[in-house]
Amino acid sequence: MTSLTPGARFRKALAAHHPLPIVGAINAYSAMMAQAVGHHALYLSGGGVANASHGLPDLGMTTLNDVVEDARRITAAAELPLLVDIDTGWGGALNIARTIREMERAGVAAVHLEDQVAQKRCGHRPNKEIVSQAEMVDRVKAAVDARHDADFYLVARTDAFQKEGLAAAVERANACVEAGADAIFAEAVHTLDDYRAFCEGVDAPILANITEFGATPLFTQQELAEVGCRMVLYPLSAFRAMNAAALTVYRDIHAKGHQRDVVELMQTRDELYEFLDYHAYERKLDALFAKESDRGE
Ligand SMILES: C[C@](O)(C(=O)O)[C@H](CC(=O)O)C(=O)O
Ligand SMILES: [Mg+2]
Repeated sequence: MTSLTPGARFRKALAAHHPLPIVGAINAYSAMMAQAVGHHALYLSGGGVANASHGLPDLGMTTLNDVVEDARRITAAAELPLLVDIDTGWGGALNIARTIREMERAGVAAVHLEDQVAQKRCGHRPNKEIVSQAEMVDRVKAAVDARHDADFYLVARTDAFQKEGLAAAVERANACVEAGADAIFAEAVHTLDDYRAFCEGVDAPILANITEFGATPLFTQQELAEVGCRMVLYPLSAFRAMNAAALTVYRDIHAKGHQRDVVELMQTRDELYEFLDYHAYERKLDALFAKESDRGE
């Protein structure tokens, strides 16, 4: 246990790792597995909340409540600092302020707030629309002003690269930093040189989103560190792998009438119990019952 606030724990992890890998945890149990294998920071994907918890596409259809509920489940199950995708903040300045307060209350360490229009898209899809730089700066100011814990970490995401190019995106990133953002999420850039330009042109840590099947090649942490990136995000990697495994299992059972050929794909009961610390709970239960029966005799 630690007395540091979630935001302070995020900052500590960032200071200790160059770059800091941040892995997506689609639910509480995934967060526990990521923590158990030694990761230092977790992520809750907005696309993931939409897809996994609601069966919806990543098109701005989920709400603050949807995301904060999933965030709370993760912060209750894992100690690691959690970065949460708050999309566009779900409204104007007052809504953004409420979003930040709710995230802090949920034990979240960090959020990223983006400059797409409310009817947003996945950052790696074509035809994204962004708000003006002035409007994005107002969003950032509203978020900065709302935080209670000065260590709560605010990442401003810009989707400007696709439509306006590198120079405009870097300029926008700098405006966000001036408005108080702690770091910049440079979304859907294409090359290591693009990342280098962000890192050299912006006086704040840069986050690289290394999501699969998108516009950004799967650069390694070493490659990204060499050009100056400070955080590397894997938003949906484990989720995509779980989905592929689950689909294979559903198909096999449907086709064959048994699951014998896919048991190898599965995590065993022992492994599950290990991550959950199941036996400690059972021992506690046994001890409680023992005491009760002692009293009864
Ligand atoms: C990071 C992201 O915002 C997310 O919601 O996880 C997505 C990821 C993805 O769709 O692959 C994004 O990059 O827009
Ligand atoms: Mg998202």
